[in-house]
Amino acid sequence: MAVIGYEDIVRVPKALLHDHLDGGLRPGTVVELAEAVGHPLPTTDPDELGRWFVAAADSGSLERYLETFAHTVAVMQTVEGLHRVAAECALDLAHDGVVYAEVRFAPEQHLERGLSLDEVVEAVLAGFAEGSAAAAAAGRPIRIGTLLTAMRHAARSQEIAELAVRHRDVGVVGFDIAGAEAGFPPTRHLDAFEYLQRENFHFTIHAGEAFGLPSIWQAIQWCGADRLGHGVRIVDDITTGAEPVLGRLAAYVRDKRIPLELCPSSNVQTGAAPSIVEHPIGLLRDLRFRVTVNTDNRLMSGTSMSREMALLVEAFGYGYAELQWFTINAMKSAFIPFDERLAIINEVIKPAYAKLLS
Ligand SMILES: O=c1[nH]cnc2c1ncn2[C@H]1C[C@H](O)[C@@H](CO)O1
Ligand SMILES: [Zn+2]
Repeated sequence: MAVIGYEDIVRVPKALLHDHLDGGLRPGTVVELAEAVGHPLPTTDPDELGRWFVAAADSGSLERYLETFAHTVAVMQTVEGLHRVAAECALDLAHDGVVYAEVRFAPEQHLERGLSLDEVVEAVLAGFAEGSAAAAAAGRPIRIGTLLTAMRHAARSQEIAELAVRHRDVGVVGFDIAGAEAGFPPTRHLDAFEYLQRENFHFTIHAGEAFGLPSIWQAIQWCGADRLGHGVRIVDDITTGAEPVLGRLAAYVRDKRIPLELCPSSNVQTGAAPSIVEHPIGLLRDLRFRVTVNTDNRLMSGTSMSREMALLVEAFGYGYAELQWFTINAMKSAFIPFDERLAIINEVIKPAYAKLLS
């Protein structure tokens, strides 16, 4: 079969579960919003700024990678800023051929200019609605679900979990914790996770990125996470040799079909993986874990959903069959209701791939 080109990948429907709103701004938007609110940037040239984000995030450490968010969060403190960033996010994903996306952000980081938590969420939801409507009008329909993130070093997770549940019928489909992982185990937020379980709500946890198996174990066995944000370090529980041997935790994750939200480029930048070619996604796919492909932070990685897939096509020789498998895995693992997931799989994803695979 002919090698799949970048434009071919843009055309196929894709599903994205792990994308940060404050990690996906257009560089030009950062420049304009920063000027409007008087926030100083390393440079005001959009192309240079785009390169600055990628270079600064290319640090080999999650903590240093996260420092770059100071500039995006600073320009997302007003209703106008939040609305614009969310609308552009929907448009950019749709034009990249993403048909379903879950986009997350941490409302508690957007209160510096006096907005309330509810006002922050409402501004973002309105932005997604506007961007999605514009994308549909341009012939690029996209469905966006919002995840609310609590910062793991802070102490507002219960409040954010309640905020998420309060907006469950108007677009918020899940909850997450993010931020520096080492020293901030998921069990710090056990109350919030137990509350969400009592509410029959969905959540994922950033775990197994900058810290290893104990973090993944806590996320699943103590906190009850539906999915793992990254989870890439599950490979620490797999002994490779002629026949790979799974430890108890890795076997549990695979047996229970717990989705892994893998983010290849982000992992290389933070040092969680040495390179794309050596990224554990190759092994995890071969072992049939429920692997999904994600962007994490498009601005900090200078990437897109199509680019992440193109990198995997190049590194591992994947074809349309593998791309469809990743996409259906993601759609099966989404936090929207089952019938809606099924409709996207059967009416959008499978017909598009059927044409290419026939
Ligand atoms: O990959 C990540 N790991 C941990 N935290 C992250 C990652 N990407 C973004 N974040 C943080 C920084 C953002 O400000 C926050 C909410 O989106 O989540
Ligand atoms: Zn993330």
